[in-house]
Amino acid sequence: MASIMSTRHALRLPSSMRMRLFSSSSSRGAVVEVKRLGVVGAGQMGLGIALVAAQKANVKVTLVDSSQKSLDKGMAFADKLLAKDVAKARLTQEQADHARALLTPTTSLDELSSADFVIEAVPEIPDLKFSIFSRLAQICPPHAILATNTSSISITRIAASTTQDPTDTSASSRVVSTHFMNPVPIQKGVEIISGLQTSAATLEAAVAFCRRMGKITSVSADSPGFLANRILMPYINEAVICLDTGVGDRDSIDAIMKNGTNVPMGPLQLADFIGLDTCLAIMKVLHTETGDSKYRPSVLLKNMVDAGWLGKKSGKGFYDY
Ligand SMILES: NC(=O)c1ccc[n+]([C@@H]2O[C@H](COP(=O)([O-])OP(=O)(O)OC[C@H]3O[C@@H](n4cnc5c(N)ncnc54)[C@H](O)[C@@H]3O)[C@@H](O)[C@H]2O)c1
Repeated sequence: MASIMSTRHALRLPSSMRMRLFSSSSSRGAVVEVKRLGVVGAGQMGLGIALVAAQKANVKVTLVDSSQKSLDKGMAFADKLLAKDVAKARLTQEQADHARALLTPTTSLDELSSADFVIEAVPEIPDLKFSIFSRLAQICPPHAILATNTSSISITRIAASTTQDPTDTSASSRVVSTHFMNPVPIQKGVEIISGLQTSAATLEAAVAFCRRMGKITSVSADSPGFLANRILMPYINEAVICLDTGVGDRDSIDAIMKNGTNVPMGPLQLADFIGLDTCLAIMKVLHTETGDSKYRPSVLLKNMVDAGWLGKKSGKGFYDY
């Protein structure tokens, strides 16, 4: 289990040194052996995380969602992805059946009482995440690592929500971020972020488990947007401002960035794919937390979210689906 000593040790170091220390792969303390994974939220990220964990890390996965409809949709999507892998000879039917059998969907968070590692992937709403982590701290075993897939919310704040007593770090030292990239079965990168309370052993366990899932880990600091979204979201937001102010039309914006920077899709298509509500939520966090006007969300982005045009998941965004 995470030790308070290791948390304090990490805290005394300047952040640049902490990053270097945490980037090393030396072993410090026992790393939690993950036999049972819990995933909270069966949307596009949670489902992908659950499926890759079953396939690559060969762990039992309890997939929790408050909506039975989302669970049914997620499991149907998992079946579709596995069938596609079998059709393309990336998996045998036996391997696909084995991975599918490792997934157990449920609407009850209490089913995570024997999870060794939990990854939360519910919508980017701070109070929702805080209430889930408060419950996870009560429900999960005292050794369980409690990870969030948040795109932008402070890991320190999420960790703080696990306790009423900030001096008791028994749960908060086990909170960390495993920020998977979308789509999880395809993108190799995962950003690992520690909060102020996160122990070195927790960080190490998170890195080890993500590697077991076949991912390549990067470590970043608990700063608004971390690394990936600090760089990506202002780029997407600027593309929406360019559209809104007539600097270019949708197809010109996407074509020049796609063909000029050798990325698989332009920023507007990528925004649709991520979800415009998620993009807006991240821009709001960057803007509020830094107080820097360069992060102001585009008016058009706000209007599209107000209209319910959230991108691919709602059937309409910058493109129609
Ligand atoms: N979409 C992306 O490209 C992307 C990339 C990286 C990180 N993220 C982050 O991952 C998280 C999830 O994003 P997503 O795109 O998968 O969202 P999503 O809307 O596709 O899925 C969220 C799921 O959470 C479920 N949910 C809501 N409240 C719940 C509760 N109380 N308990 C259990 N389940 C609940 C919903 O029913 C839904 O199925 C967010 O924090 C987001 O910022 C998203």
